[in-house]
Amino acid sequence: MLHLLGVGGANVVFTSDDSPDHVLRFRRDKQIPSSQDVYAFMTAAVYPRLRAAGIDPRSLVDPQIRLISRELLDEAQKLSPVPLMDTKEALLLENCQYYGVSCRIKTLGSSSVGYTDSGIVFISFKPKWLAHSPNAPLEAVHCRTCALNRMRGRPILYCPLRLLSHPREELERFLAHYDLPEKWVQKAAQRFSAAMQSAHVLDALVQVQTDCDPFGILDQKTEMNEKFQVAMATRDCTLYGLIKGDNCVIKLADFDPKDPREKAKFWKNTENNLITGNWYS
Ligand SMILES: O=P(O)(O)O[C@@H]1[C@@H](OP(=O)(O)O)[C@H](OP(=O)(O)O)[C@H](O)[C@H](OP(=O)(O)O)[C@H]1OP(=O)(O)O
Ligand SMILES: Nc1ncnc2c1ncn2[C@@H]1O[C@H](COP(=O)(O)OP(=O)(O)OP(=O)(O)O)[C@@H](O)[C@H]1O
Repeated sequence: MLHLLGVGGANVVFTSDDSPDHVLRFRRDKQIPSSQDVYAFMTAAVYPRLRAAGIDPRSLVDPQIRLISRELLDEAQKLSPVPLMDTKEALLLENCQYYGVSCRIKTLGSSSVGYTDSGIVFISFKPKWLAHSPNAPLEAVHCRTCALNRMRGRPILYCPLRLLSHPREELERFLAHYDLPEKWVQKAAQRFSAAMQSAHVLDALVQVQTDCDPFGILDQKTEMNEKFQVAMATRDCTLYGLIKGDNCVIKLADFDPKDPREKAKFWKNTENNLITGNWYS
């Protein structure tokens, strides 16, 4: 039996009684690329670059293509609030979330933090742009993510650049926005930052982001090729952490390719608006 876990802009995600350690991720209707394309992009374009940049491969969520029957698709469709792609394939991923019976979860924007009475802490957030935008003014004070949040009038829960330079302090600042008991904030920030650092998660992400997009969306030299798609995917992936006692398991997930033909105009407009509106200053 399936249970609805989450609905995103491009995917609908379920857990199944048969395999609680995994999630099944279906594409929403009218989504191109397919699950098979997403799988190929993750495993052939993104993962090799992150591994070459030194990431611990155990921190990358393990994807598999799962053939699905018409009955399973119908079951998923009945539970889904939005239409699903008519397909014979879905992505099977490790389940990175913890939903214990007494788990309290608070979501702010695209970040969530949960905890149980026994002190298990679950964190999910997007590391976003870990280096300055190559098109930002030289004297930029704010990073791309903070500048965008300022422009949109959204709260700044964490700064990706500070996450890279001062991970424990920035995670403490981030966790303070949630209803986590005070005594667990420091412990969770310490465990999570240690796990991120020992697996070289942020170092590898920032290296791939800068190697794959050295000039920025506004530069004539920038080509809308696979490398650029990898840069944009690694700027929008999700980092999950599950802290139990001294142990912290971290997983990076959600490396969907974005279609530059569809998104280039939006990315260019965003960058121009950030610059002309002085949001970097
Ligand atoms: O533009 P950004 O940086 O806000 O990122 C978008 C995300 O917003 P957020 O992480 O909440 O700030 C946005 O996330 P939400 O839908 O807001 O959860 C999407 O991930 C979007 O990608 P796509 O259009 O679905 O391929 C993301 O668009 P891309 O810019 O990564 O293409
Ligand atoms: N591997 C996973 N383990 C646990 N939960 C997951 C996993 N993948 C996705 N989810 C849950 O499902 C939700 C939607 O999935 P996902 O982020 O993959 O969709 P999306 O369409 O890529 O979203 P976005 O709008 O950010 O692009 C997530 O917010 C998360 O709650």
